[in-house]
Amino acid sequence: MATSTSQHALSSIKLLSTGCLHPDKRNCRVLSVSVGRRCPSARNLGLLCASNSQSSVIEPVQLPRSPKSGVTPKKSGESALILIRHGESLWNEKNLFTGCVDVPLTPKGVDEAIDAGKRICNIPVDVIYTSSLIRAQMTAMLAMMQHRRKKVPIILHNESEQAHMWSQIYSEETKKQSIPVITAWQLNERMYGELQGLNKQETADRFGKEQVHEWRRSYDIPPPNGESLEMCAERAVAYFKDQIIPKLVDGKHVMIAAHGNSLRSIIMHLDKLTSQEVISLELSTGIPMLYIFKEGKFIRRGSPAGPSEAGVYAYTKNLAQYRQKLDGIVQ
Ligand SMILES: O=C(O)[C@H](O)COP(=O)(O)O
Repeated sequence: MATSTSQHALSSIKLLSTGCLHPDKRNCRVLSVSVGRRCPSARNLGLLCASNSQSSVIEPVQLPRSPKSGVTPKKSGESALILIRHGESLWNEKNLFTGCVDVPLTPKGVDEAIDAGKRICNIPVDVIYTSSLIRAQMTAMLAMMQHRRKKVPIILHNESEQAHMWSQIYSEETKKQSIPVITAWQLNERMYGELQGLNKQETADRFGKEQVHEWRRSYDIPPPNGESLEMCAERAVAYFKDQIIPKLVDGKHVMIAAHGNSLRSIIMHLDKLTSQEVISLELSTGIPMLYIFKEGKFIRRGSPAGPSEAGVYAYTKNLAQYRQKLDGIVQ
């Protein structure tokens, strides 16, 4: 029995709206698409100020060719890709450059991760990728605690043969109730070099606001002995293409819990942003973003508003049906 929300969702599928533009940001694409509803304030959801087309559908990605037959694998139906920047960390709170220093979340960051989980609790997740840093891993685990499917996220340990052997699960049924969590240093925050540990405001006072903004947001200018966004993209986007896209092609639904800049590099790739456009891309802590991967294309669907809203579920029949199934399973 379809619930009212998913009925709304299903009925709204035909009313697909394209990206709504925030009235006072004419040339900006909003990281959100509303379904015949008041467009959520763009300010809350992050903006891409881009002069190019407003379509939320981007060019198909190059599907990986299978090395053996050389044939491009069959395109799957449709997969969900959720990106979440970690919740506020202790050094975000202190306004310190963090980079690859491994600091935990603040209590507020824990709440943000839980809220993010509530916003994606009806969206399918088959596999989770996160970085090797605890703030991203905490965010992934806390978010999945809110998921209505109640599968158990389990970090896979492959750092050694023994770690792999000793963390085996010997029950197919238990495995079915688990979600693999893969940690990858390639998804770590950009390495901020000699800025790590420095206060951002004091650094701006010392080197000038423009210089610090250039280090923080430009594409190819690295901080002293650190990584530029371009260098971060070389590992993060390569990992996304090599390891994550094949999962999406196989129809797996993926969540990536990572960092401001490693995710900026991935979104730059997904949205084909120029090195100029990416300067204005800002990601808030703990705000989930949804893409739909379909027929080799990534379609940006913005930020799920929450379990009570049809929102993104209205954008694909599969998401609406998954939600109906959950409504049937979970009272
Ligand atoms: O590494 C850090 O300091 C933050 O996580 C991101 O910093 P930024 O917003 O200055 O890139």
